[in-house]
Amino acid sequence: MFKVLVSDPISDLGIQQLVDAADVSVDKKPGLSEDELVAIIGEYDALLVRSQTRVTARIMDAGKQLKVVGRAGVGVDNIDLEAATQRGIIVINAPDGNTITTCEHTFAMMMAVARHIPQAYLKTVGGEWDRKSFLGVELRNKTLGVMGMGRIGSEVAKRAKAFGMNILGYDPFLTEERAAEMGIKLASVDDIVRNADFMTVHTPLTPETRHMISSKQFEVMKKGMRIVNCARGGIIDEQALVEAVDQGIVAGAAFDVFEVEPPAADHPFLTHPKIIVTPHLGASTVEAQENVAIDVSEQVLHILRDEPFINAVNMPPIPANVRKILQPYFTLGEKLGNFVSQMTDGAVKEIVVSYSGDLAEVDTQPLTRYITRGVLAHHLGADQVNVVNSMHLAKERSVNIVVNKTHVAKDFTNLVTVTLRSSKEERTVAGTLLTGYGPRIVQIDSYPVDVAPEGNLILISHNDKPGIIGRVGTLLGSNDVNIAAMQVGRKLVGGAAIMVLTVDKGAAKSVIEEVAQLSDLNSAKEIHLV
Ligand SMILES: NC(=O)C1=CN([C@@H]2O[C@H](COP(=O)(O)OP(=O)(O)OC[C@H]3O[C@@H](n4cnc5c(N)ncnc54)[C@H](O)[C@@H]3O)[C@@H](O)[C@H]2O)C=CC1
Ligand SMILES: O=C(O)CCC(=O)C(=O)O
Repeated sequence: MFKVLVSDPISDLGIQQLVDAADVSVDKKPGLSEDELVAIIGEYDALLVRSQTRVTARIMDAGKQLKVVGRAGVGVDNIDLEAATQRGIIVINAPDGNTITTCEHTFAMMMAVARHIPQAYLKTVGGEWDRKSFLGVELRNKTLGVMGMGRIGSEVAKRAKAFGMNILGYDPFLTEERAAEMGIKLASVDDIVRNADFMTVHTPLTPETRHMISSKQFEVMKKGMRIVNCARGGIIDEQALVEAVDQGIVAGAAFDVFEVEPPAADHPFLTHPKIIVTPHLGASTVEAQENVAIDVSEQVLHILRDEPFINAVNMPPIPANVRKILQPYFTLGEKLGNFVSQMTDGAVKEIVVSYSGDLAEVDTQPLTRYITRGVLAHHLGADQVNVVNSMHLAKERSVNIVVNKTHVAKDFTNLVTVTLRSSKEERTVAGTLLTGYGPRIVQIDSYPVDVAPEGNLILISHNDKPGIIGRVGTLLGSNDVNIAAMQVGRKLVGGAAIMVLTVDKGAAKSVIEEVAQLSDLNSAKEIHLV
């Protein structure tokens, strides 16, 4: 039974599929402190959060069973991604579910700041009928600058056109062509700052976007600009903004987000007559909360059940067409990595992976992650390495990963070859998927073989001499080790050869040592593949 902890208020309807799952039990405990979470997280396989819970390295350290942190929303700045990746914890988000809702909130804020709605409301309910103080401006024919033309920024631009606005868009990934298709103008930050009447930011908060609008930009800003931030506190320098409003550079600002949330009681935004605020409500609609909770619950279920998943933040996404080609090779790749790792003596220095055949056509990085996982799991423990942290752990240990590709796979449609270079030796294993047989190891070092990569195997290197197979069989039999299958590979009659035995149960270490002592045997190793 998988245990899921929901530590923020998340839509009940959205997490219903987790509650209904027979193999999952869900505990809802919103509002726990870091200490309280540390005390209980050890028993959970998954943690579901919105934006209140700060998922720290300390919490993840205590989460010995934690496989996944699901964020019901877009921004994952409340989760220590580096710590999650190091610990192999998958972090997923729900990037699409609240796009429209946040875009609509941006418009609510833009119109509220253009027409002084909150200020006028306060006076009216306070008994004052003030029709002179709140002269607003139209959106029509105004220039809107959109910083960050991703999901939300693009939707904002689309709707702004319906208001008759001219749109300047800036995004490192926005091309002239795409901008033209969207009916907007590609601009720089400087263009927007100098020319826009309204500006709205829709980027993540990164070292690059932190204070991307600060004193330097306010100095050259078009006078009378109105600014909206429904993305992340800190993209616009709060202190510099207050000064710009006071100097009359900025006519008004609408902020849904703060550098520190909740803001301190004496935060200047809270009392400024020209700055309106909401308490991070961008995603707070019934629809968005259901959408993000449904999306994230579905992915958490997939991860817990070891099924394919999407939206992992600390792992590059695999496009569906690539996944379709690669997925059948994931198990093979991991087993090849694990097999060669068990074969090889010495400290691993380099993993060389060669993809031949059709596999060479696609981005094979996800498969390389599985192979690396297989290699490292032998040394670091299967529970310590997964496809999220395998490359990271290899890098941390200065293990070089080299990938080669060739379209020719000789006798196979596809061939995956993994070579390990260690401080002592270089060993190779290659495998493929055989129709009707599944994953097969077809080469060990330079010997052709045909071995199913599963269970208990004994890998023997010997001289090709009569009687050797019998001697090995007799010795194993007398120690109650039953041979289920056997493969012999040699290049020259009477030359060096290898033998791969599949045995029903693992042999004692002493038995393997005895086998290795037989005459004409060079080495014997037990390999265990799960
Ligand atoms: N207020 C709220 O409740 C909500 C806030 N958000 C926040 O809104 C922001 C945008 O969300 P989405 O549109 O879904 O994300 P997205 O990932 O689709 O778009 C972000 C865009 O910002 C661009 N970008 C990155 N660095 C940039 C830079 N230096 N200059 C200009 N553009 C840059 C990226 O290329 C990307 O296109 C995020 O910070 C997210 O956390 C999202 C939902 C709700
Ligand atoms: O969960 C929330 O309400 C915050 C939404 C948000 O900021 C996001 O999805 O990035």
